[in-house]
Amino acid sequence: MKTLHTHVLGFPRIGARRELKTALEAFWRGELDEAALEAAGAALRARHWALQADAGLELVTVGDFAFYDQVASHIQLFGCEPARFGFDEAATPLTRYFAMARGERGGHTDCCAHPHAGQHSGHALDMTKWFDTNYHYLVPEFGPETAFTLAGERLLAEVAEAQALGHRVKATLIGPLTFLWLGTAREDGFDRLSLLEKLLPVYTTLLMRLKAQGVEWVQVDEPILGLDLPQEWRNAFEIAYWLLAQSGARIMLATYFSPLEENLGLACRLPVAGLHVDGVRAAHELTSVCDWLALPKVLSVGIVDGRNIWRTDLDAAIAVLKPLLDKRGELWLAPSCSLLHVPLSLANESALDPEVRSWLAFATEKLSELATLKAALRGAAAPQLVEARAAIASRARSTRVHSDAVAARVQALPGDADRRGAPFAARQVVQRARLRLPAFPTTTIGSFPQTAAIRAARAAFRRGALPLAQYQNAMRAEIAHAVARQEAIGLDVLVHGEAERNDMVEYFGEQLDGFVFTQHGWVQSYGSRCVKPPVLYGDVARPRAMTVDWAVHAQSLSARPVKGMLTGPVTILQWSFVRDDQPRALTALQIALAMRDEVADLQAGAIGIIQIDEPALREGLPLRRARWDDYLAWATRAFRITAGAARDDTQIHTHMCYAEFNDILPQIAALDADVITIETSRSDMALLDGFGKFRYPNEIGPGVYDIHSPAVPGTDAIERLLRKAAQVIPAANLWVNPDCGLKTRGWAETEAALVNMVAAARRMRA
Ligand SMILES: Nc1nc2c(c(=O)[nH]1)N[C@@H](CNc1ccc(C(=O)N[C@@H](CCC(=O)N[C@@H](CCC(=O)N[C@@H](CCC(=O)O)C(=O)O)C(=O)O)C(=O)O)cc1)CN2
Ligand code: MET
Ligand SMILES: [Zn+2]
Repeated sequence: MKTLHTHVLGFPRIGARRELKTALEAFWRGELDEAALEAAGAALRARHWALQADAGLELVTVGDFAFYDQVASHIQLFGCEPARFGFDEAATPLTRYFAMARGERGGHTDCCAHPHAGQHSGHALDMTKWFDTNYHYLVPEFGPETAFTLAGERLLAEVAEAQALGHRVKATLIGPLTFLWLGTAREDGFDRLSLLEKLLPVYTTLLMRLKAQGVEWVQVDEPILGLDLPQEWRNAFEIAYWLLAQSGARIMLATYFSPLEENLGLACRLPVAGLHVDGVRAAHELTSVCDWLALPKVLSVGIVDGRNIWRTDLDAAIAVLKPLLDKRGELWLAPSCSLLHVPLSLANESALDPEVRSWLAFATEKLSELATLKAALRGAAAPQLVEARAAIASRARSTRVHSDAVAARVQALPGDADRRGAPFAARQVVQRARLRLPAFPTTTIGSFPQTAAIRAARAAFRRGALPLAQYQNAMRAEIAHAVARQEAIGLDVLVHGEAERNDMVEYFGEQLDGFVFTQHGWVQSYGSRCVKPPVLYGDVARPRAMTVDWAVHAQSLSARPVKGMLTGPVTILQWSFVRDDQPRALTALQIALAMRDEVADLQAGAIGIIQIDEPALREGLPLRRARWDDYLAWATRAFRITAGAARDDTQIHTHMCYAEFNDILPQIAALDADVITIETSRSDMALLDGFGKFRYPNEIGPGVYDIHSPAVPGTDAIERLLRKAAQVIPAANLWVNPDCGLKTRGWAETEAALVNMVAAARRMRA
């Protein structure tokens, strides 16, 4: 008799109507007490476990819920809150949790997810990308003094909660090595791995407690097994898991996002009861894993894509799974990774194009796919299989996916489409003659505060309560307001402020052919902040200009140059759900061509400076270094094709707000943007050193203040950073700007900060 089980590695927690966001923000405003927030969390967990049980999952997953972030929850679970917070006895766990997440003053409401290090001892934990996703986790801080204790009872309480609801439980934990890997050393030279010895006993105690509480399996996530690991870290796995095995708990070791490659043998050898592998991104490894993973260890196959929203081709999945099942006699079926990265359900997507909708599966629909696969593999009748087959066939033969015009354009693309006319040095001369900017020109990154009034107007427009013309007038008034305030502040290069954009990526997705967008397809980005990634299903084309009217309106209001503002092809690709039926490189190229036309139209509209944001260029880097070159080649080419429509006297800016540029400086230089603005204030300009050493040839605007904090930077502090920057970058190439856009800030602090920024630039000129 063959054994088949279905499970999930994790489930979305924000709620169908973003109930968690609503509750959290009300709590932070002081309108909800702890008990009410806890009740909101419990209600969401109960609902999400019920969905799992209803889909026939024998074990529900407990431990994937978090009020802000699962890594932060582990910091509390293991009692390693950084001492710098100086928490006193009276602080409740929840108060301490949100202090770590948002800073003691609670200002972490950023757009680009970075902290305000060095400002005060209670500043929030650093936030950074979770592997190659758009989810951000809070970075644990480790030092020689770090101690671990089993401090949090929350996980054990949630287990009891699920059991009381009648569920059998699989608990989930981040593994000890991944937890240490994700952290940062408080001081240079400290080796996080040296903490393993202190950490393991706490894991063992926890595993024993979970077992005693009747938890049948514990899923322990070690996604770092898909990275290029230093040898010491690889070695540590054997010792660590040998020790954890002494707990007697049944461990399902979970890997995802990346092939195991040289760690495949190691992962299969570890003394655990089961191994989960990513059957989507590491499909080619399934046969080896099946051979290497000795029975009676359980193999869990992540056969349903947890990172994308397409229906699974169930026939293809069955063809993969059947031989594995025949060989092993037992198989667990799961999504490839936690479903945190996809929206909750299609159920409320009434406005979605019905044909495209039939091609999709969000988290809840993925649960049904698992059930159908299980039934089909057991040889039971699976009527859903028929419907699924029809949807897959409809997508495969749809004429809407392919456009001859787009294909022809890609085909006919000249080899030099990714080249500007003249080299940078020559462009710089004509741009300076045209723009006549002072030294240390001041500018901002694009967005100004997205006020409650702006969002309310857009919500009313969407509801049908505000006619299009009135909505557009309201946005034009917001733009006029932003332009007037920038002139008053004395900025040199203005922006229109992006009032009309719900999100920098969704906004373009809504206007391009080849995309559909959801009404409720929210995915958590960090804390209570969510994005609604557009769905890119077909060939991309631009039916009409998207930003020109707004930009021209803004430019008509000022004699100073107004920057046109676009999102680059790599970021649109990276922050959308994209088609899986052609290489990402080709999809990026199609987006690049559409955005290229927008560059041309802005230029024709007399916009002299155009910024093409690429904050996700770094995030898109493959997790394995061996794949970097290929990615960087097509990604940077896509950017250059977009920018390539610009004349020599049109100044192209780009913006990136995530750190660790040093690995890819040659490729950043190869973008050949005339000006790049980057986030540097948090690192006290240290990030700029790489650009200096590399002799970065073009102009640079290193961010001079952190936009994630409402704190207003002083003129002296800004001037100090500028002087520091001028030591590594030729002063003639320096711009003055904040770290990132200002959409999550309020006007009062924005205005005060920019006034000081302009003052600092004037001092530099003098
Ligand atoms: N896609 C993307 N990824 C990114 C970033 C980014 O800017 N975009 N920045 C980095 C950090 N990530 C971030 C992700 C989200 C937000 C953010 O602020 N999200 C907003 C939603 C933005 C949005 O889509 N707004 C819509 C919908 C707003 C909304 O919720 N409206 C209410 C009604 C509001 C009202 O009546 O006042 C509703 O529909 O219920 C709009 O403005 O139109 C939020 O969660 O609150 C910020 C940073 C990295 N990744
Ligand atoms: N132009 C965008 C803005 O200012 C760039 C944001 S990068 C995440 O908001
Ligand atoms: Zn940014």
